[in-house]
Amino acid sequence: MAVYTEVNDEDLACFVAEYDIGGVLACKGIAEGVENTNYILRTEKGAYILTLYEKRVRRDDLPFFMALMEHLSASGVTCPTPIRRRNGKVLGELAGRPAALISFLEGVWIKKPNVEHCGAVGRALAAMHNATLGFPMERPNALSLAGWETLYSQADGRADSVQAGLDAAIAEELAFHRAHWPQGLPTGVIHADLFPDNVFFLKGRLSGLIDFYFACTDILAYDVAICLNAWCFEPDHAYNATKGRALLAGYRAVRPLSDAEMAAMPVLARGSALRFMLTRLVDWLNVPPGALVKPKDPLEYWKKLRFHQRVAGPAEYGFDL
Ligand SMILES: Nc1ncnc2c1ncn2[C@@H]1O[C@H](COP(=O)(O)OP(=O)(O)OP(=O)(O)O)[C@@H](O)[C@H]1O
Ligand SMILES: N[C@@H](CCO)C(=O)O
Repeated sequence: MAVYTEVNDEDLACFVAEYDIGGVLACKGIAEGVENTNYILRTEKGAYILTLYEKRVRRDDLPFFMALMEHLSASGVTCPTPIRRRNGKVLGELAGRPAALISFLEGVWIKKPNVEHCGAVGRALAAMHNATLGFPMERPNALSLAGWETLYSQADGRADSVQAGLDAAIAEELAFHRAHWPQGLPTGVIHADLFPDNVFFLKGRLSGLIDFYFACTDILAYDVAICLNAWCFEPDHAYNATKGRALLAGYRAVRPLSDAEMAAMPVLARGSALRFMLTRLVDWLNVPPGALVKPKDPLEYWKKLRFHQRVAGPAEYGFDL
């Protein structure tokens, strides 16, 4: 459970008084997520998500995330939108952390996505990319190539304690990406973490996207590769080509992918697998004492990476070329 920071009743009441949302009825920690502290807050006027931003979110980046959610909501993408305080601002401070209230989105995330879910997420991702074209702000991706090197150094030579030989294998993989990371592909604002737990469905239909706290400016097709990894592998780590085809077809029905973007998919998928393997590895090696959080398995992403290493071209993903 991701509750890194506890909030006492008095501080909460003061925080909520800054908004025009009535008094607090209930506030409960949310047993999901690994990045930030989240509570579901019920007040006399409705339900909200109260988020306290933890270590990996830089304070300077928060205005970007808030403005992005507002822009997407206004452009017809169903996603949470920040609630404004009486002073017109969206960010405050609670228990020593930057904190915000965002609107509550109905729906549940799907633990075992099927082919239809993959198609729906492809369409929603492309719609999000199209909607961000007019968004004026930029945020470089702190978790691209240079960021992977930093993460690797944070693992501090301890990757071998997770799997023998992993340290050297990661170093080789980083060298591969330094030499082969694609240049010149279309860029824009990407979600960068559109995993099943960040996509809600209601009555069988996709009802919204959440968790924009990794959103950044990067290669649009990289976001597709992130989804390919997150949605199209089975629990036994086998790639499911039918799901991959559905995800790609859904995406391309809304935003076409060029030949260059398609050709880059294996290296983008490989890079995406490395990125999530590394953040998981660092978390795995550094669980904060007393935190109610279950770290995610870095080796799941290492296995996906190994799959992409063997892929010669996009046809091997089962895509319709
Ligand atoms: N706007 C929202 N409406 C409804 N529920 C939400 C909303 N935002 C977050 N949640 C709930 O809180 C959980 C955690 O939120 P979120 O994914 O943003 O946290 P996180 O710590 O950033 O997680 P992650 O590990 O995915 O980065 C979600 O799975 C969902 O149950
Ligand atoms: N979606 C990420 C966690 C949040 O960054 C993962 O599964 O590793």
